[in-house]
Amino acid sequence: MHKIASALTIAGTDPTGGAGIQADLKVFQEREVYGMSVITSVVAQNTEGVQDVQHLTVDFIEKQLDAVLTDIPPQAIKTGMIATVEMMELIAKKLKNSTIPYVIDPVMVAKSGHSLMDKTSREVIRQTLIPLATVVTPNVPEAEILVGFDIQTNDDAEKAAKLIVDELGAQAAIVKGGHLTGEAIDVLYDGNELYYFQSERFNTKHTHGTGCTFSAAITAELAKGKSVKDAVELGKAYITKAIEYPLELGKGNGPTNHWGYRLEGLPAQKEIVDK
Ligand SMILES: Nc1ncnc2c1ncn2[C@@H]1O[C@H](COP(=O)(O)OP(=O)(O)O)[C@@H](O)[C@H]1O
Ligand SMILES: Cc1ncc(COP(=O)(O)O)c(N)n1
Repeated sequence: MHKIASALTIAGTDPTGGAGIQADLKVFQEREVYGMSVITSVVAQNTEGVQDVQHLTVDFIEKQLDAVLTDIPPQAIKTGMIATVEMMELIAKKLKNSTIPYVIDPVMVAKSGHSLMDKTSREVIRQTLIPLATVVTPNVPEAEILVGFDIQTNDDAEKAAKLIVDELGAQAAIVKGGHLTGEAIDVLYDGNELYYFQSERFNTKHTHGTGCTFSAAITAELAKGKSVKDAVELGKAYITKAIEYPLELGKGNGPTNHWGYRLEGLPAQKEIVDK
């Protein structure tokens, strides 16, 4: 028998495998964490956009959650696409008294422009889920909605990360710079310190699912017991290589490359190889 950390993703699907549940499970597998999933919405989408969405009932989502939580309690949980207020309330109820590290990727709009969260939920997520988060990973448009001001500079991103922690009640927040220009800089505030995670910006259209992949990598490292700062450092390295070495797949915004980091390694790769 082998002991292994497990992680759970609660999110929507992508049948082409670049975003959502499918991307999360690929990351968990790559990072040597046992991956589990609860589906909130089934999404007909591909690299060209979202064609349609079917939400599962809250009752059925609860049954999936109970199936996992009563059998294989995960060492970390992430949520991605949670489209409705009722789904948020259910997840808040389930996680309210939990001590399991919890990563929120507050998915609101797909890169293709299709809304993945209804408008009321954008308000409600602030009150229901954000206060339960170990770390929240908004991109710039999502952070702007959460904090209510424009984000154009690193100073703005710092202010937003601080507000998400100090006023909205998350333990940590990282505002991602994928939607800004210049270097790809993400700003983390963990309640004590600000940290910058920086990489070259690659000129590529293969950015489908970057946010899902990044937050799943953070979740995997938290499941293995890393601190938020160390988990984000790993997550940033993983997503950077996944973007740097794109796969020739899809007619639109293609998926990232989950084997990208194998070409150059990650800070913690040695640990895996040594095991
Ligand atoms: N073109 C790029 N080159 C390098 N890193 C990028 C690029 N686009 C996004 N990133 C990084 O990918 C991660 C996900 O960011 P982002 O694309 O903003 O998320 P989302 O998918 O939620 O919009 C962040 O670490 C960001 O800095
Ligand atoms: C189920 C699901 N979750 C999240 C995203 C966001 O990913 P992106 O912003 O890269 O389109 C997506 N397209 N689909």
